Amino acid sequence: MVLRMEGTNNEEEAFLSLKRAGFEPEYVHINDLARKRKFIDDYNLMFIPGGFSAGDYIRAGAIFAARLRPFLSDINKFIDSGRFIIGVCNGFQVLTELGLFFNGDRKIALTVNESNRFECRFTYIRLSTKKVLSDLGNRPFQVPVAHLEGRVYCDNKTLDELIENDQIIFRYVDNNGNYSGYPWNPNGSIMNIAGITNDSGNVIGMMPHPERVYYPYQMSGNERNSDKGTGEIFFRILYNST
Ligand SMILES: NC(=O)CC[C@H](N)C(=O)O
Repeated sequence: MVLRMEGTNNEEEAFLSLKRAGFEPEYVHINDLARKRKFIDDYNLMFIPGGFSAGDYIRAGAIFAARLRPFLSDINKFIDSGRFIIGVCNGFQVLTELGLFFNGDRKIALTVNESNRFECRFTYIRLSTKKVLSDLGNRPFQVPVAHLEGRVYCDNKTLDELIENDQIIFRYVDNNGNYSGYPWNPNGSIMNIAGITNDSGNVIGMMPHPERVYYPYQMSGNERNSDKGTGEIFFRILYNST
């Protein structure tokens, strides 16, 4: 399912990417859940797309998360059964607000970019975990970001925990694959973190948007001549993991 509410704006790219990779996606509006027209348990994967849900009021993702909180036990059941929840950008913010990376504990924050600007451009990321999506290998992938509140922030104890449990899924790199500062790290995230998982690896949150680069012609520079877009590679590997 691709979960929507007022202000999500990346659902169509997400829907089409999932479909092209082999999934049979369906849109589910938060009101479908609230009015018991659709049920979380009926789906195999939950994708929370990017956007400006509830206009980013309070904090990006905070209101979407509050609307999801009544379904927390269904969501936890979903996670415990090993099914994937993917949150991209605003979706990552929602998962963070719900504390789903730490069994309900909100140990990290996604705060305003260090540049104090909305960063909307291409970045490069590299897989950092061995837990999940290992077929991506070690190379840098070009993928766009578009956010104001994408800077992963946490205390040292939490950072140690993330490292120890191998929960850092993606880190920003430069185009040669080296960890570098701004502008390669677009938001000033601690340790160049672009995405994290829960301990089991089936809750994935990431700021960059693979669904916006399914095809090479959606990429930038030489990458337009690639065989496949970052999105196709990402979503096919995700499909094979389910
Ligand atoms: N592309 C997005 O999902 C943007 C997320 C959020 N609205 C932000 O600016 O931080």
